[in-house]
Amino acid sequence: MAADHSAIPFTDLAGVAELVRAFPGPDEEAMERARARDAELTKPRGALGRLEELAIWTAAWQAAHPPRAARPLACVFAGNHGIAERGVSAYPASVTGQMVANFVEGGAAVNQLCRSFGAGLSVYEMGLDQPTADFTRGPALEDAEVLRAIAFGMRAVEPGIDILCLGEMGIGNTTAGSAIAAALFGGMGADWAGRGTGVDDAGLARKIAVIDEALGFHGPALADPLQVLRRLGGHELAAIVGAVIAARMLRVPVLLDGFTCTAAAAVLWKLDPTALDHCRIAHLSREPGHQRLAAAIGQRPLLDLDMALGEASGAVLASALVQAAIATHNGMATFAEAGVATAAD
Ligand SMILES: O=C(O)c1ccc[n+]([C@@H]2O[C@H](COP(=O)([O-])O)[C@@H](O)[C@H]2O)c1
Ligand SMILES: Cc1cc2nc[nH]c2cc1C
Repeated sequence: MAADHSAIPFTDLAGVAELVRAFPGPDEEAMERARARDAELTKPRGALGRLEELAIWTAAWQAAHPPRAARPLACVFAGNHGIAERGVSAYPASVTGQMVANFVEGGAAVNQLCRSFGAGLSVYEMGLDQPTADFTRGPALEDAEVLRAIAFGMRAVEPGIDILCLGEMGIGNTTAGSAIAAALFGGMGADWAGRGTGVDDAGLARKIAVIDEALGFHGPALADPLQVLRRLGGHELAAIVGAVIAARMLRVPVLLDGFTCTAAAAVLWKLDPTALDHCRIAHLSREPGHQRLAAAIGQRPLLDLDMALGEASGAVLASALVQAAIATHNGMATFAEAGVATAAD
């Protein structure tokens, strides 16, 4: 586990909201220097497409030029969900702990991707024997639990890393993610639920019913985004929120993994629509609600590979794109250096 390097600057959920509203913006000077260099590099204007934007974005949120990508870190938070008992997943809740063991042994997809792209991997098991409460009958988490999980996620962000890749593991958490998305952006279970780990039609119908039940039960309390996180979320989803917060404060750009991870982070967007400007959605999940969720927070995912795995796999893949963006930005010759003629205009 990462050292406790920082005091946690809140004591209640109102304090979390205050922290988010006081987030630092992008570093204008680093962003300008990156834009200026990008315009000088030996390529037709804009020819590196979204890689150019990624390099400029990285500089802006690292508050540094040249931007760096040598030290990506993936953090995977794992938690269990009471609603898993309602038949909303294709797998039993015991798989959460079994997959954590697989991450630790190095046998999961994310381990191979981290090895391929030189990313570190930290896996955090968040009280797997204490699942959240069934959110159709009460809040998933108590106040103290959600605060503890947010603080836990904040501490996971090691200062000095260049890119943070966030992911989760938690059987049942696409139902939680769909419920969060519906509470934040409107609609019902049928608008947001997908097959997750592969439920059949009956399982999908159960997911939709569970989400609709929860929306009815919690009602107007869901007007507060942090109550959405507490009432419908989970330990690992609150930790993701904490990690996004700490990354902003430590000036570390973030790659959000798929649907569930984006749903957790969207809580912050709902508090302040600039709160996720230091984050990019790494890939468009096969989960059908992800497209709608990405559009709701004004983002276009970097990759679209029909993946639906979670565990930060898409985020680590996208970290390779950031590395490519920064290698070209930092390493290419300018027109002047290479003696290449510039455009005629
Ligand atoms: O985030 C996604 O896009 C995503 C889509 C489908 C499945 N998952 C992963 O599968 C688990 C949740 O699926 P489920 O069916 O149990 O709700 C959890 O461990 C997630 O990491 C994740
Ligand atoms: C096997 C398995 C691996 C996962 N990795 C992330 N979520 C997962 C869910 C399942 C079921």
